Order: sequence, then structure tokens, then C-alpha cells
Amino acid sequence: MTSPPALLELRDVTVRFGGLVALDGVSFDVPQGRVTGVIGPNGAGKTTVFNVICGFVRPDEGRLRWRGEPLTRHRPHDLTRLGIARTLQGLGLFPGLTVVQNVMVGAERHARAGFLSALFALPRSDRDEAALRDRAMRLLTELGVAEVAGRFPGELPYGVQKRVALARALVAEPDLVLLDEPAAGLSAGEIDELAALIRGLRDEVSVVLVEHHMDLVMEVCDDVVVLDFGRLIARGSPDDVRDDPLVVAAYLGDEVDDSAADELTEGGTETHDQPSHGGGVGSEARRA
Ligand SMILES: Nc1ncnc2c1ncn2[C@@H]1O[C@H](COP(=O)(O)OP(=O)(O)OP(=O)(O)O)[C@@H](O)[C@H]1O
Repeated sequence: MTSPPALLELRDVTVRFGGLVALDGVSFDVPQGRVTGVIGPNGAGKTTVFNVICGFVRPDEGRLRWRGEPLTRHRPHDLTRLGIARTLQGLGLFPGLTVVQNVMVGAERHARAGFLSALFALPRSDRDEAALRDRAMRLLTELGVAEVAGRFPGELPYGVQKRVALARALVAEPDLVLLDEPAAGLSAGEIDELAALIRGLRDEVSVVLVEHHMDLVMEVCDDVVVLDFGRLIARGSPDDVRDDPLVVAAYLGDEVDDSAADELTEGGTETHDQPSHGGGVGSEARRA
């Protein structure tokens, strides 16, 4: 059985910031209908991968392909047209718009009338606006936040705002949604809810999850790509990478750095034999 073609391909992507190599020949595929996690310790290059895919950062070397076609010189404002949506760490919700209006703003790809027409419901856009509002409300319902549709983002808990931001990313019915550290700032309970939401997305949309929170990645991802110092050190299923010695070592290094600082301040002498983000020994993960 041949596997379906990748939705997005990164090949030999290198990004330099001055003398610093943020990504060093990184290659991986984002398959259709799956959740692909991009993980790695601090400074590994996760955000740079996200920014390269979004068109915020242009690779110095290497290339991207989207649905088999070269993706060159694309800009963030091209993403919606391509069928790619993203949520950012900063939520980017408009404080002066209600929740449902915020979600509707994400729908440029489908609305025939523009943002202002949709927003102010000019007569010629009545039908579009009604359809768009319906779709926005359906998504808010699916994400469990329909009851706050008429509220303003600033009045809502952070976890609820995150759901609104996700609804806004999904309203244009993208083929791929990029989530940048969606667990940041959420409580343990909210992260569990987020995991269920992301798993539920898989049927409708492919997902790239750039995330620090290892438990979330291990729970929801079908495929995981692990970066360290800008290099791809492992990829495979969560089980494959979890126990990969290189991954364990990368995260253990992170832990040792953090704990060394703690020990200095606390005067402790304990050694740490487990990585902070979960790990063990024995691996099937493929090497870069
Ligand atoms: N605009 C920039 N200018 C200079 N250096 C940068 C820039 N953006 C990122 N870097 C550097 O590139 C490396 C990779 O950074 P990146 O933010 O992609 O890592 P990350 O894995 O997302 O880290 P974190 O988990 O800490 O957010 C780091 O050493 C970082 O300091």
C-alpha cells in the first residue's frame, strides 16, 4: 500500500540568524489527516520551523512544497488562500469585536464579501454574512464555547480565548492548521480538554503542533519530529521518539541545565536520571 502524498514537505531547510544556525538541513513531511508534533528543548528551532512554514522567515537553503507544488516566497497573508491556518502564542483576538465576530474575521477564504461587509452586514452581503455567522456559531459550539459568542475576548478566561482563536483558525476550513504552543498558559485540566479537541480535529484537518508540553504531544500526535540545536535528531511515532536515546539525552541536557541552576541556588546535590519531559530507553525512531 502506498502512503498518501505529503501535504507539506520541508527539504534540507537551513535558517541562519547572523552566525547562529537556527535550522540545519531539516527535512520532514506533514502527511494528510494526521497530527504532526514538532518538539525539542529550548532554542531547538521549533518556532523557526513554524515561522518558515508561515512565511515569516525565509530559509537560507532548502525548500518547501505544498500539495506537491513548490512553496516559494509565500507570505503570511497568502496562507488562508493556500488553505493553511495558524494560531499564534499571542492570541491575536480583536478586543473590540465580539467572539463570533472574531471568528468570522478568520473566514476570508470563503466569504465572498470582505471583512467590513461581513462585519457591518451591508445589504448585498446579507446571505454571505448569515452563512458565515452560522459556520462560526457551529464551530464555537463544537469547541464548547457557543455561550460566549456575544461577549468580548477580554472578559473571558484565557483557556476560553484559546478556543475562540482555534475556532477562528478553523472557520476558513483550512487543509492544515498550525498550532504554536497551544498549551502555553493553560491549566492541567484545560490541557486535557485541548488534547481532546486536537484529536477531534484530525478527521477534518491536518495539524502541525509546535509544542513544549511533552505530555500533550505524546497524547495527541501521530508523528513526532524532534529538533535539537536546529537539527532533526529523531522522528517517528510518539512511542518511537519517547524512548530514543538521542531525544532523552537532549531533554536530559535541558533538565540538567535547569536543575543545575536550582541546585546552585538551593545548594542541593541530587542528580537527575529522568528527563523533565518524559523519557526512557530503547528506540525505533529514525535518525535524521
Ligand atoms: N530573529 C532571530 N534572531 C536571532 N536569533 C534568533 C531569532 N529567532 C530565533 N533565534 C535563535 O534561533 C534559535 C532557535 O530559536 P527558536 O525560537 O526557533 O527555538 P525554539 O525551539 O522555538 O525555542 P523555545 O522553546 O525556547 O521557544 C535560538 O538559538 C534562538 O535564540
